[in-house]
Amino acid sequence: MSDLAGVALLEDPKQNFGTAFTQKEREEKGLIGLLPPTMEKLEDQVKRCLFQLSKKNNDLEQYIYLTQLADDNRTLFYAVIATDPARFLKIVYDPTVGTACLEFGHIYRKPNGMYVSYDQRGKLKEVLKNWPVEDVRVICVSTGGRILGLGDLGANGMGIPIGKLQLYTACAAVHPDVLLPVLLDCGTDNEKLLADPLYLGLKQKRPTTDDLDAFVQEFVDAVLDRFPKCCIHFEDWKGADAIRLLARYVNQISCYNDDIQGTGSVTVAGLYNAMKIAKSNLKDQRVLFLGAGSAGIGIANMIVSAMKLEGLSEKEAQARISLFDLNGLLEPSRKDITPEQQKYVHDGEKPAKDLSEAIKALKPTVLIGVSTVKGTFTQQVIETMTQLNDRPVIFALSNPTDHAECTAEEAYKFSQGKAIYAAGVQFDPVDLNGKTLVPSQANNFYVFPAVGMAIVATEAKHVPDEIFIAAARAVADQVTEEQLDKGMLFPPQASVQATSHVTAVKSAQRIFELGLARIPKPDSVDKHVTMLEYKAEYPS
Ligand SMILES: NC(=O)C1=CN([C@@H]2O[C@H](COP(=O)(O)OP(=O)(O)OC[C@H]3O[C@@H](n4cnc5c(N)ncnc54)[C@H](O)[C@@H]3O)[C@@H](O)[C@H]2O)C=CC1
Ligand SMILES: CC(=O)C(=O)O
Ligand SMILES: [Mg+2]
Repeated sequence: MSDLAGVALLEDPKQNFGTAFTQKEREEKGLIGLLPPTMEKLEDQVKRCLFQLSKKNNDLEQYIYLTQLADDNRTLFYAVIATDPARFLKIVYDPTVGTACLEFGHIYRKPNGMYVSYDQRGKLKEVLKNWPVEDVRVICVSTGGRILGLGDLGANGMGIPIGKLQLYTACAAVHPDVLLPVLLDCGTDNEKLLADPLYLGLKQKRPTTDDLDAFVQEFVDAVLDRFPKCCIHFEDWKGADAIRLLARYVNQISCYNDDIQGTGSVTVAGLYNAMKIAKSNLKDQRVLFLGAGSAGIGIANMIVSAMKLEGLSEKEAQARISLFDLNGLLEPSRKDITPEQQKYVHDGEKPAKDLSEAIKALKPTVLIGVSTVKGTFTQQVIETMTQLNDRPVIFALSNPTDHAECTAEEAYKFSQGKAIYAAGVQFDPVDLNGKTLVPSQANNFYVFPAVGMAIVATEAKHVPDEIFIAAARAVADQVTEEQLDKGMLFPPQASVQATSHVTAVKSAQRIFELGLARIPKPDSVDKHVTMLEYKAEYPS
């Protein structure tokens, strides 16, 4: 039982049970008179929270309420989310977390993690000592450099590490004590935020790439010093920083980048099932991306890995993928191609500035939007894909909702219901010609919480793409024939906890197979993961 007593106990979100403290606990812990006399169960408290949530006028208000609840009583917070994951994922996470990040300095209540800022460089080991937990196993860290499709939000980006790690627990039951959200505050180039008197981050422009990299190196060293078993999960960095730093660290330390590897994994999972619906094979697809940043490159690389498993050589797989960005098709005459993009630039390709023209020339079967820009999959783009394919695969993955390249309604309407469609957010079903079409949500939340659990359960020393391929397969294989018949590419969100458990076990098994675990393999990986799972319950 807790060492805390009285008001201090009620103010500790990990140990506060509020009205659920028993008479005995109230007497022993000096709580008599500090609580109303009625003693409740967790279920009663959940009912009250759901009632209070029903009175909130909009999703941001619900987000603020739930944030406050997590600060008051952590068990109750996770118990409320567990009542209806499909309803609450979109509140604590994408898309509402996007609105929360835009408003972060205005709605801020408590830090809920660490703010490691550029002006503390040279002292980061000291700074990390201030975190009260000794054995942190995953840090989710962002610079706020590219928050969803909202651009540079600086320290306002802290909503993302907080929300991502809440999903580790809500989806994959990773114990919240071992998770630490970090905002690596290197300033911001967002003038609106710099001028906002309520902005909470460093009020300065971002450093040069070399200075950023030196700061990141100091951060990595400090993390390893303070938390030797910790995995660093990079999230929502500026695309070029994300790609460069993952390449530097992926084989060096325990780390992964969710926008690159997690997004690659969930997209491959969606494609595996799209192939079942289209009655085709991944290795036979031609894939065109709109957007060639961290998500585009991450997905392209993961598709190459998946195509290789179906028998193609690396070169053959790369030849099936093309990228189109702000400056048009990535082709040989372009002078701004980065090394990571180069393998998707093919001899003989001609410049193209118009996406529909590029589609006519390249004849893709799969079109993936990771451009951050709403409306870029125009009627003409969707119609061209539909003229070329019986079942065009169209994934509009940019977040939040009003950044999706096209809505579900547009995809179905302009393809006469033929598109196999997924978006980064959950769009509502669409009625078309007497049929109800159910769009899928291709969002990395199907993968990163489960991989996070696998990392914690195995103490993985590295987190290479092979683990994310195993996770993709695990997610895809959990969609039943019946669900595929309805057009569902992913398992239902209502059962995200069960899905994440299976995905975590398969990912952990792969970590053991690859020899990347820092613990001996248990007799049953499933039981080992189950034993680690956090339960949103009060101790009996
Ligand atoms: N559904 C999911 O699970 C995920 C979705 N995403 C989304 O993907 C988007 C991109 O993320 P990153 O690749 O990390 O960003 P990034 O900034 O690294 O890349 C953006 C790319 O889009 C291109 N672009 C920008 N405007 C364009 C336009 N008008 N037309 C064509 N291309 C354009 C840029 O040239 C760049 O290549 C974001 O909106 C993010 O929310 C990212 C990760 C996961
Ligand atoms: C979902 C996600 O990670 C993103 O949009 O950046
Ligand atoms: Mg992200």
